[in-house]
Amino acid sequence: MSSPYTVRWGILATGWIAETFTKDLLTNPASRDVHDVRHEVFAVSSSSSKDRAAEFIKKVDAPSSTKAYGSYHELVADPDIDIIYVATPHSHHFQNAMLALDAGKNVLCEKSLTVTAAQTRKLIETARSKNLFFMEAVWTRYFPLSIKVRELITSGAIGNVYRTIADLSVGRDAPEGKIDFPDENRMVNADLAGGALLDLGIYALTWVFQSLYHTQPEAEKEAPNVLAAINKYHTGADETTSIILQFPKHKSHGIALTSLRVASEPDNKDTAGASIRIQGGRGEIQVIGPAYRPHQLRVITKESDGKAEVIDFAIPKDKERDWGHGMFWEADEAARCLRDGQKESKTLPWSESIVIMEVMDETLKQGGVTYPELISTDVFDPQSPLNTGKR
Ligand SMILES: NC(=O)C1=CN([C@@H]2O[C@H](COP(=O)(O)OP(=O)(O)OC[C@H]3O[C@@H](n4cnc5c(N)ncnc54)[C@H](OP(=O)(O)O)[C@@H]3O)[C@@H](O)[C@H]2O)C=CC1
Ligand SMILES: O=C1OC[C@@H](O)[C@H](O)[C@H]1O
Repeated sequence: MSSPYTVRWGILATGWIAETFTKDLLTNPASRDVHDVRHEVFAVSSSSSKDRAAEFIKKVDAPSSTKAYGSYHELVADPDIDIIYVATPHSHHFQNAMLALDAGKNVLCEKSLTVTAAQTRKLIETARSKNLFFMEAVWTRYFPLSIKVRELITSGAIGNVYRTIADLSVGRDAPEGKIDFPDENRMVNADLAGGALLDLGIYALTWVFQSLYHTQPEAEKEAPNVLAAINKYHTGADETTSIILQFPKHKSHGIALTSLRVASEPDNKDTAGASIRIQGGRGEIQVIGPAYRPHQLRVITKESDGKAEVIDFAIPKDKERDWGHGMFWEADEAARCLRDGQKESKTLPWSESIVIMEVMDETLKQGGVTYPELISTDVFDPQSPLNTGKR
């Protein structure tokens, strides 16, 4: 057997998801039965300080040879890095991803990809013109569970799919009209592109798009009509957002729901039932667990006499590290694309990221949510405070 293709990662930012993703990179691929690619955490950068990057390297138990940088500029200039993982708040994604692409680096960028569709289009134009790989890090798409759902749909297991209802809501209602996040927190802070839609609604939309758009033959893919309702929080960010997406040619509807007030899973014990229901003419697929990290499918068809076929999908753990979150599958996808010279992932092509961002743009427009110019401009500025870390 040939040796696995190795990818050297540069981690841009040192927050919560950077830590989770990097720990996944450090797991042994064999623990998820992957043998063709492997990952090296080559360098980590923090806009706060070099010490913070060094602490991060220790915390995730990366090799002591991992480089620590005290700025994003230094990271993207490192000639030995194959790909940059952008793990800053959404407000920063456009400038940070542009910084990396401009330096000639491939990029995996956290969700939501950008604040506006124009920013997404600019990033994709840049990646295309520089012949670089670029991918939105919606990790759920790469789960074996998601692959199975797409197979079930395309094989006709539930007939023609006419409707998908998808909810990701986290239930952080607090007394006196408050939401249980400090106003400065990225979840509700408009300066950091906070709000339910960009942070959580992207997953509800992911399920609508996986089931009603992605599974269509290329020539038949259509951008949906959008009807949205938004309740705004006092910070200006959206706290509850509901979207109806109509795909007219296919006579299908997607209902994407998200809220910081109510919870899709009030007790995290699956008692609320499916947070995603994909409904076809001959049956439905129910997806159990949070929309970003589901763990079970229930397939109910007209022929099954009301009995669900239950399929469980455990997230494999590396026993030596006692870790496995599920983000490694998207990293494996990025690695295979780099190995094969593909500039975009077939599982989440650039065109689809653009249509999804356009739906989010339209939703925010209908709800009257706007974000500051600094974070919504599509003009790249290497010296933007979003790139230099000046806060
Ligand atoms: N895929 C998934 O499951 C998840 C994805 N996410 C996405 O990841 C991104 C980051 O989220 P998360 O890790 O929770 O956020 P954190 O606040 O925990 O971390 C963000 C990091 O970005 C850097 N940063 C740079 N400028 C700022 C600023 N002005 N304010 C705050 N941080 C700044 C900091 O790193 P430094 O100081 O080192 O530069 C900070 O640690 C978001 O886009 C979010 O949507 C989040 C959670 C789960
Ligand atoms: O991407 C995410 O998934 C998990 C959520 O808890 C988090 O807020 C969000 O950013």
